[in-house]
Amino acid sequence: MTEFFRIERPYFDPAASEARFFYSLNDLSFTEVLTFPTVPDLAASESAAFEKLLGLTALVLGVSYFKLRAPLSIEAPDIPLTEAERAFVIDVYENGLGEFYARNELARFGKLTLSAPDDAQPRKDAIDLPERTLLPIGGGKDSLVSVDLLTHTGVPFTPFAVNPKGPILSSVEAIGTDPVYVTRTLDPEMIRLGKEPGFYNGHVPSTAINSMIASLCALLFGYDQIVLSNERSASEGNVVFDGRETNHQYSKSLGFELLIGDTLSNATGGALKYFSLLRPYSEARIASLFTKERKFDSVFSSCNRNFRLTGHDGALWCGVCPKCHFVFLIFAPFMAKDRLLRIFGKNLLDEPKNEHSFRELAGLTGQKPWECVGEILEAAACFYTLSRHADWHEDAVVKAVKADLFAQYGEEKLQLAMAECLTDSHDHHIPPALAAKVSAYAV
Ligand SMILES: CC(=O)N[C@H]1[C@@H](OP(=O)(O)OP(=O)(O)OC[C@H]2O[C@@H](n3ccc(=O)[nH]c3=O)[C@H](O)[C@@H]2O)O[C@H](CO)[C@@H](O)[C@@H]1O[C@H](C)C(=O)N[C@@H](C)C(=O)N[C@@H](CCC(=O)O)C(=O)O
Ligand SMILES: Nc1ncnc2c1ncn2[C@@H]1O[C@H](COP(=O)(O)OP(=O)(O)OP(=O)(O)O)[C@@H](O)[C@H]1O
Repeated sequence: MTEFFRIERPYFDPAASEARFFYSLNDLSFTEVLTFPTVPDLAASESAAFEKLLGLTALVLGVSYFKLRAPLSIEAPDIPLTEAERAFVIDVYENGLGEFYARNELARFGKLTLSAPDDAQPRKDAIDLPERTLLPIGGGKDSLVSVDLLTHTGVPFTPFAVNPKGPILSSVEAIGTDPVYVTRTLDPEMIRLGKEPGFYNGHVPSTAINSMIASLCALLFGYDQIVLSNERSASEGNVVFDGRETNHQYSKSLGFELLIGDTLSNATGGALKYFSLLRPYSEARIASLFTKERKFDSVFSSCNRNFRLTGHDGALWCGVCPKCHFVFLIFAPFMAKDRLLRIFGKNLLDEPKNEHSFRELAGLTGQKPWECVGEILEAAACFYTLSRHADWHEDAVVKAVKADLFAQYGEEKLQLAMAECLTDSHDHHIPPALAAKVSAYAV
């Protein structure tokens, strides 16, 4: 039997504020449900643009079910697509799942087929969206730096999150503005099968998924821009597999931002904007910007262990994962030591058992971890700064890596790398007026 994955036409019930997405994988069927806040204007879901975004959302959310077998054939018989939308969907199923293919050793690049009717009537008329900003909040440093930048440049915004928990809830409470929260219920049978023999499991492009859900909210609740908090370091990949660079954070990359930004804009006749406010910045620069505002210190966390579907165990920072180590490392050059130790509850750079993990982050061994961590050279540059810093140079891990760090990179390269980290890039798609205000504040 030739295996296939079919994405059915999704269904939105405005009275229940609920969207349902239906999938078939060979003889298996799955349903995913999104529950939105009460929709103020039921007509908002009747536009052709909403129908278009709902169809595209069905395609993007499908990756979770597709990955159980990753067949070569994807069918969407009732979801018409333009050529550009087809390219967008293939990008999500190829590059968005790049880590999944690399770790399962599945050769799928360039081999997937997407069968869907042609959309002969691409949208030309802009729909009417008020000038309002939806700001996805991940509970970590990045989106909270965006909060600070928007606040100080006088741009009001509404926090947005999918399945908020732990640090997202506490951060939004500290922001003090009413949020838009969406509940996403994955089909439990998919999660069960993902642990069974005969099925694959692995990473999915969560930012693409959350962004499509945000786009539905933009139309339902009236927002003309979705502002992401994706840093420039997110564009660096992890390993080359099957002839392509694969990237754990692919749907946070600049390339994907452009693709999804165009897709959302075209679907709404140019009404809906999508860009990342933090694209000019390295992770180190974002860490330095975070130090400006203290009110999130005790409520935020960048540790992804908080965001498992089953909830979290209450500890904001696990202290053992690569993401905790990376965030500690990039904060250290910029934040007073006692403040950083209060946030993490301990000194991760003074625990010898963490040395191997820190070496991976700085490119001194192994490969870049499959995690949301910054560039290798950025981590190395932070270590260089710490090796010359009165507060940090005696700490166990800093002392242990210093000789290898200097031998591998050389002092000049490390100095240049730090200067580069602190230089803002012009390769971004922030509207010019906002970009000017933000760069005036973020000195
Ligand atoms: C929280 C987390 O990091 N989870 C990753 C982890 O999954 P785990 O099994 O430990 O727990 P759950 O997240 O609860 O997942 C249970 C199963 O459900 C599958 N699943 C989950 C969400 C979904 O949308 N679709 C699904 O099919 C999942 O595969 C499990 O079988 O390991 C998984 C395998 O590597 C990862 O896929 C989980 O990652 C989540 C989807 C997730 O939301 N991760 C973000 C925190 C994340 O990694 N963000 C990236 C950006 C990625 C991007 O391209 O946008 C980042 O911050 O770098
Ligand atoms: N559950 C969620 N709902 C909506 N948006 C989210 C969610 N989780 C993350 N995001 C958004 O996705 C993007 C990438 O998330 P990421 O985890 O990098 O950001 P963060 O949590 O703000 O910072 P950090 O990298 O320190 O964890 C950000 O714009 C973030 O706001």
